[in-house]
Amino acid sequence: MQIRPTRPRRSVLYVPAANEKALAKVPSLACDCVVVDLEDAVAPAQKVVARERMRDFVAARGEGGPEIVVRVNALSSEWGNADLLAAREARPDAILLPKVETARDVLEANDVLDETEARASLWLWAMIETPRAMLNIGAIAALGRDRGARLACLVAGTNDLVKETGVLATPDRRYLVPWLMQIVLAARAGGLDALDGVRNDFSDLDAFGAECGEGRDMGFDGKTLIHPAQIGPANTAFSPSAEAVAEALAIRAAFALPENAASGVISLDGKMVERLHLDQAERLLAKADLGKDQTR
Ligand SMILES: CC(C)(COP(=O)(O)OP(=O)(O)OC[C@H]1O[C@@H](n2cnc3c(N)ncnc32)[C@H](O)[C@@H]1OP(=O)(O)O)[C@@H](O)C(=O)NCCC(=O)NCCSC(=O)C[C@H](O)C(=O)O
Ligand SMILES: [Mg+2]
Repeated sequence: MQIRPTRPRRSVLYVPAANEKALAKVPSLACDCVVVDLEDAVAPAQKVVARERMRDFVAARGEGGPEIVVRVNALSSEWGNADLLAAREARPDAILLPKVETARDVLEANDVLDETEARASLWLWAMIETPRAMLNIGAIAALGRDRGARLACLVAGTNDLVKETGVLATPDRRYLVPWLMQIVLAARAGGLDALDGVRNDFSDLDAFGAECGEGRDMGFDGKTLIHPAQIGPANTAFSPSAEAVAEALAIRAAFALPENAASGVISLDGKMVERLHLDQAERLLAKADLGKDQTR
C-alpha cells in the first residue's frame, strides 16, 4: 500500500476559482487546506475563466502554505475532462472528484493521472454526496487499500445528499448523521481521511463550533468550510484538547515504567488501560504535533 500523506486537515476551505478576491485572500488565512472549486461554486458561463484562475493560483503557491486541492467538475459533465487535465498539469496536492458514484469513477480518474504523474505526488479525494455513492461506499473506500490507487480522503457532500434524497436539512442534521457515520466507518476501513460536510449558515459561529465538535466526536478528521470566519472554530474543535493531550501523555508515561514493560493491561487513576489505549494515545499525540506544526 502507498504511504498516504499525514497532514492536518482540520479546516478545509472551499474557494470558488472564479472569485479573484477570495483567491487573493488565501495567503492570509490559517486553514490547513484550500479546495479551489471549479464545480458548484462556479456558474456555467465562468467555467473556462475559473479554470485559468485555478492554474494561476496553483502555480503561484509558495513554500509551507496550506495543502491545495482542486475540485473538478464531474467527469460525466461537459467540463470534467478538461478540468481533470488542467488540474493534472497544475499539480496541486490532490484533485477532488465530485458526484462519485462507484469505485470505477475513481479508477477512471486514477488512470488519467497515471499517464503522467508519479503515484504519491498527486492524490485523489472523493466526494460522497449521492445515494449511489452511499450504497457503494465500501467498494469506493476499499481503494484506499489498493496498491495502485491514489485515493486519500472521503469528503461528505451534505448539500447534495439533501438534494438527492429529499431528507429534511434540520439544524441538528439528525437525518444525515447515519450517512455521515457510514462515511467515517468506510474511511477507516480503507485507511483514508474523512472530512465532514459544510454548514451553509456562516453567521452563527456558536452553532458552527458545536457542529464541528459533533463532527470531531463522530470521528471526522476535519470539516469542510465555506467562509474564512469558520476556520478558527474548526481548528479549535479538531485539535486535541489540553486535557486529552495530558491524558495521552500519562498513558505513555505509565507504559514506559519498567514495572509495566511486560504488562498488557495496567491500572491508571482508577481506570483500566490496555495497550490499545496506548496506540490511541500515540495517535492523538501525533495529531496534536501535526496541528502545532501548522504555524501560519
Ligand atoms: C458564501 C459566500 C458567497 C459569502 O461571500 P461574501 O458575501 O463575500 O462574504 P463576506 O463579505 O463575509 O466575506 C468576507 C471576506 O472573506 C472573503 N471570503 C469569503 N468567502 C471566502 C472563501 N470561501 N474563501 C476565501 N475568501 C473568502 C471575501 O472575499 C471577503 O474578503 P475581504 O473583502 O477582502 O475581507 C462566500 O463565502 C463563498 O463564496 N463561499 C464559498 C462557496 C463555495 O465554494 N461553495 C461550493 C462549496 S460547498 C459544496 O459544494 C459542498 C458539497 O459539494 C455539498 O454538496 O455539500
Ligand atoms: Mg456537492
